[in-house]
Amino acid sequence: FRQAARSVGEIPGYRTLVSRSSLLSSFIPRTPGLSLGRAWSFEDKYSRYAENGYDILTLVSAFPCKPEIVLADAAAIKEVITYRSRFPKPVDLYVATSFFGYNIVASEGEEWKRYRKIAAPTFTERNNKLVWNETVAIMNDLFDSVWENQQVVTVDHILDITLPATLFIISAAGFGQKLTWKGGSIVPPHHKMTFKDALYISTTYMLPRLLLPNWAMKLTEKTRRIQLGFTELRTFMTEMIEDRMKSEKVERDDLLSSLLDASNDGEGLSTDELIGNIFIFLIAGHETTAHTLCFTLALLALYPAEQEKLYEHIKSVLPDAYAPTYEQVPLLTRVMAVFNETLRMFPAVIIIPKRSAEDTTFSTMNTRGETVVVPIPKGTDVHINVPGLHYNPKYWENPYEFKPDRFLNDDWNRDAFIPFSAGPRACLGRKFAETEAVAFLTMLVLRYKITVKEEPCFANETFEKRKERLLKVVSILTLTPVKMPLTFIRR
Ligand code: HEM
Repeated sequence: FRQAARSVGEIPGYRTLVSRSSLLSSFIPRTPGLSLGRAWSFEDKYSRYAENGYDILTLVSAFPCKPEIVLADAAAIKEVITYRSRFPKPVDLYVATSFFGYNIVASEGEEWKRYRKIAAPTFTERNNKLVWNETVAIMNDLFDSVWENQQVVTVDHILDITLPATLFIISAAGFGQKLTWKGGSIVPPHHKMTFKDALYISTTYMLPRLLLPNWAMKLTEKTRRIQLGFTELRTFMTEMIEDRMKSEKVERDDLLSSLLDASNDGEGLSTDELIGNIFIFLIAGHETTAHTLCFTLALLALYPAEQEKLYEHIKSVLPDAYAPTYEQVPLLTRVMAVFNETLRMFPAVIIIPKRSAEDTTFSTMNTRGETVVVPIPKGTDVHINVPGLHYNPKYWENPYEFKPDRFLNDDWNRDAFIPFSAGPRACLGRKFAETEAVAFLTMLVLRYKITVKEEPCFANETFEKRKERLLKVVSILTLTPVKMPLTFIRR
């Protein structure tokens, strides 16, 4: 253990019995000296760095005994993110995501290059426009058929709206399958469930499906239905691919069609690889966006003055407010600023793991202004601590304050904002997510005033307590809101 700490220069940080990367740590709540728990980097944000006086800290654990590095230093992070071959992705941590087939997220080296070359061009301007149009349609369908244009609508957990909404969006813009809030209940011939249910089950129960062995999936009614959902989704995807391959070529802008086209030109992807990659778009793009939208709405409810500024801004830039178009996105600067500020404060992915492929060093400055050199032995896991960076006061003034205005000027530090990672392995769906978020928020804020649900049991709650309650998180696959009860009042 001491040797492990010495190998990374005795730089201070976290010391625990159980490593954060071991499966065991997922089940042990945060206990000093024993385990960090799952959301430690979000819980601590920059505080440990401030206490220790370094922007690079170490994690040393006894089981397994290995040192790790956690970075909140923008220059060191830029180096790690830019030089992919020096700091590759530890793909062993992602094997579970290959459940549906080999894919871009779980690969490295030549295999990743091949996937990226085929997948990157599928995120086109035309696809973004489709994302916009589908989001507008899905929001109108929500207002008309679910909320029935009522004056007051209360939702006990706003995730119950954002999760289906983002699922419908990825279904339409990803697979070309349009879903509506109330429709989609007919099971097609030769299937045992609807596409909507298969999609819902596969995205909701991803974690138990990955953790439980096949025999355990057969034990209860519920796990059998989960397994069926995954099998059905695979069958639906295979059918979609076969249909498109057989039928006459039609101009389509969804990701699956572009992936098929790109795959047909040159070095193609096998059906398994096609399914693996389209499934990973679904997983990577659905929950991350849904959770970020929850945090955005909760912050707007907690900060009514910011919400009013946003409402006035949207009204002022959209002459025909009720039918915003994709071409108007560049005008909606404050909507984007609110979304960015939410991503800074509540990044969906809190740790981006990398591994050093060589013996190297990082230089950083401690609080006394001295340069400190941190040795990094080959094979050490080097993690990018996203909340650590996003709350680092060297880059963000009053980082704990919700201030969307900081993203309206052009002077914010791009290297200190990495919710979508950056460099060669940056998120492929960034524009997709930004487009859907701007459309979702614009539509909602224009029609409804967002407030926190008033409940008698919380009548005497202080603002700080209310904020703490509403913004409570757990870390599952991504940073997840626990319960956000909101009331929407028609404007
Ligand atoms: C707010 C929403 C989103 C956030 C915060 C986000 C964040 C990220 C981050 C941090 C990574 C790097 C992960 C790593 O290196 O381990 C990533 C990768 C990726 N994301 Fe996103 N993402 C979002 C939405 C989307 C959407 C909508 C899609 C697709 C429709 C998508 C597709 C991908 C893909 C394919 C990669 C892998 C890129 C590669 O390894 O080359 N993401 N995302």
